[in-house]
Amino acid sequence: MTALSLRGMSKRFGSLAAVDDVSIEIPAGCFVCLLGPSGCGKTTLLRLIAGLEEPSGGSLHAGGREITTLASNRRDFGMVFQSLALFPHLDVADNIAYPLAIRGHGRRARMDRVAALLELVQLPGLGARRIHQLSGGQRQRVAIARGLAIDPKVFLLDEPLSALDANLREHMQVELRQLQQRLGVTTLVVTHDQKEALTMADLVIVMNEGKVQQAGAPMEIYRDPANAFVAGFIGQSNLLPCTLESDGSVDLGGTRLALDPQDRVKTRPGPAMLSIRPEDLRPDPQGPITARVAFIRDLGESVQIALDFGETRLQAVFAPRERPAVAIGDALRLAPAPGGIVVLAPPEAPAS
Ligand SMILES: Nc1ncnc2c1ncn2[C@@H]1O[C@H](COP(=O)(O)OP(=O)(O)OP(=O)(O)O)[C@@H](O)[C@H]1O
Repeated sequence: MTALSLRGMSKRFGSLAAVDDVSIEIPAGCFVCLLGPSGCGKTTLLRLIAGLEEPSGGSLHAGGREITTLASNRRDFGMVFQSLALFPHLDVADNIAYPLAIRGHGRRARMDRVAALLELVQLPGLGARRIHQLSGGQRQRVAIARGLAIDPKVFLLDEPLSALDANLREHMQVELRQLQQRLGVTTLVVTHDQKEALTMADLVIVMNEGKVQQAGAPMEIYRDPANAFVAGFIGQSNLLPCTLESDGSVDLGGTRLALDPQDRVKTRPGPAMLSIRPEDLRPDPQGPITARVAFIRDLGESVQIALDFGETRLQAVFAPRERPAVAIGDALRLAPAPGGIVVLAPPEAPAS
């Protein structure tokens, strides 16, 4: 079942298309991450869904009903803002109960719901605290509880974890994901952190310059990027200009690579971009790629080796067991793992 359906949605600010003709279907119960660099239109898209921005074009449907012009407070969507927007003059319980109070729920019903929500976000007994008496992670939980207070059909969160330090952030990613799975609520989270998106989401929507570049399951996006932007933005990737020959091989500035049947070719013969992940470069004495070791980073659980290959810097990563016996300045021969190569159309030249 589709929870949300966006059809050709756009939002212009003057001459800027912040969201440009976005069409997506979001299945019910799905955890979606809107991912992209700063300014790509993630927040604007979330605000369009929330009804906090008026679209310049397109339509929005929820549960089969058109809601393009429905007022924000009548959409039954929960929202957590980047700033959290908690009220310092109210205690935790009244913060969480606020959406219920403005909808006219009685005090008894509000307090019962608050007690259940405090249990849900693992803050039992903290209802009487003021916001300034809470840690960063606890504030985050209060904001999440408030967003869930009305039992929303759709839960929208804008960079909810961005203010937290790395450890707490990872902990809260897992907690938020588990909470969402338990409730089964359709959830959209804006993030610019690709690791966060890959960890939490069922569906990742990668945006750039107001447009959806690719929408898919995290591993599909990682393994099978639709274009050079997605390959470069998601995870680490070696992106090398190349020529796709009509016989199906690839010329890398004089180095010829035969492709494996599992490799993916997404463009026509001619100038192209080859993408290969660092973990898909294997040491191989017969390998077609010869590169010079420029830097070695021993991280314990893995070894990262940067190599100079013509004008390009390649990144390779090996398990300690597979570490090639090389030192800086040595030549190392490498072969791509079967299925590790994606040949993509070259990035478009920027419009002048
Ligand atoms: N109210 C507004 N008036 C004019 N321009 C705006 C407005 N809101 C957003 N923009 C512009 O629209 C573009 C998209 O902004 P948006 O906040 O959606 O990006 P974002 O991907 O969420 O970025 P970030 O990760 O930095 O929050 C940006 O160029 C921004 O400057």
